[in-house]
Amino acid sequence: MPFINDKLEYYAAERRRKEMEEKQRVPDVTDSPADQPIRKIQTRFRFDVEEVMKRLRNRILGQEHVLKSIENMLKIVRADIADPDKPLYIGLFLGPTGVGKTEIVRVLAEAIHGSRESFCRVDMNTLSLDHYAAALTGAPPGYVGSREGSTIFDKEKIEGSYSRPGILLFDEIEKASPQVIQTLLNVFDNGVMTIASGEETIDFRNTLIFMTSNLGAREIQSFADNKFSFLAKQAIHFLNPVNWKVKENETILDHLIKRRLESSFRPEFINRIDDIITFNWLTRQTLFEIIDLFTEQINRKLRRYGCELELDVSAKEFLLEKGYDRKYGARALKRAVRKYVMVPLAELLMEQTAPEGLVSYKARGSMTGIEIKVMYTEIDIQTETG
Ligand SMILES: Nc1ncnc2c1ncn2[C@@H]1O[C@H](COP(=O)(O)OP(=O)(O)OP(=O)(O)O)[C@@H](O)[C@H]1O
Repeated sequence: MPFINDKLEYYAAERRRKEMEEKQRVPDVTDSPADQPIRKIQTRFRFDVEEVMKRLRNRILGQEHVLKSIENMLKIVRADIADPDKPLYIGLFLGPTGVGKTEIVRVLAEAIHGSRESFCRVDMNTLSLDHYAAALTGAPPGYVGSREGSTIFDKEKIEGSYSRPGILLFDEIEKASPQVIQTLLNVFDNGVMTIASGEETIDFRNTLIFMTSNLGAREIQSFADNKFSFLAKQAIHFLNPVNWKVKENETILDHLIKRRLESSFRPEFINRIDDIITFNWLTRQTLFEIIDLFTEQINRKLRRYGCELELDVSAKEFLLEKGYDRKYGARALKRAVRKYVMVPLAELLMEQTAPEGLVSYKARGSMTGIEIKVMYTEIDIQTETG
């Protein structure tokens, strides 16, 4: 039956041809996504950008533009497409004291590693002299008075793990000596640092590096204190054609801070920074909301003893009255909370013997201070640790 055999052969050849064609087919760029098989791309990182941002947005107030930059950075890191030969990120936080520059790093460490302390912090104030550069890289062998190969860097916290980035914070970067800055430049360029003993290296290629500085804070302050005379001076400056370099989308303040940076750091240092972000001052409204964060912090401790603290609006207004100082941001407010709430609360806690149930401390403000009243209820509350 040659006819049937021919047909079968023809069909088999046709099937093979179609299979081959299917294999060789270059995906048609016009195919709708619905026609393509769906797969979620997995990178090595195991943190959820949305979750991290939720926590940051709950805990850092009045700095939305900073959070937006952090979100963008986290997306790039999470997608694992950053330059593999450099640190994952290098950011410089500028602005006045007590506005959240360090707090943002603490909350980030908590969101990524589960602890507010899971980052390496280096206070540049302690490295202001050139010979202290040895504290970074470790003293070379035979160096008198120093422990060989011992560095102030915490390798574990800097390197992080395969699925989580390490975090490093340099505080008051403007105080670092030129030699220390040179050491950092090498780290920014190569992503690794060899300890002077030559036996160990620290890898920064899986690290988020943050630097803080108060540079320009005084200028911002005088800008706000004395807008008109400041603007007049700036106007005189800009009227001089030599100074007509400011870009269209650059505000006078940005320009001013940039100039301040340029007078303190070499251009090659500034050029290696991914983000330079100026933090806002905290407004009265933001500080009012931060009081709730402080209260929640106290409550996390109190709940362990079956107690809780509640501040009414009058107490918050009193705290704001005592603790609003733009120059010191939330630091002045924190001091007011300590003095007017935590001290009397601690005294009450020490004095009281409480019956079973929830002990609720209600704080009310007056012209002269805050009065804390104790209320008991029968309801037992869930106690938390931490
Ligand atoms: N924007 C903010 N949102 C919520 N809390 C804040 C904010 N800014 C400051 N705080 C609170 O104030 C405290 C001090 O802030 P932080 O340590 O971030 O200061 P800083 O900006 O780093 O200042 P400094 O330059 O003096 O170190 C923090 O522990 C935090 O509780």
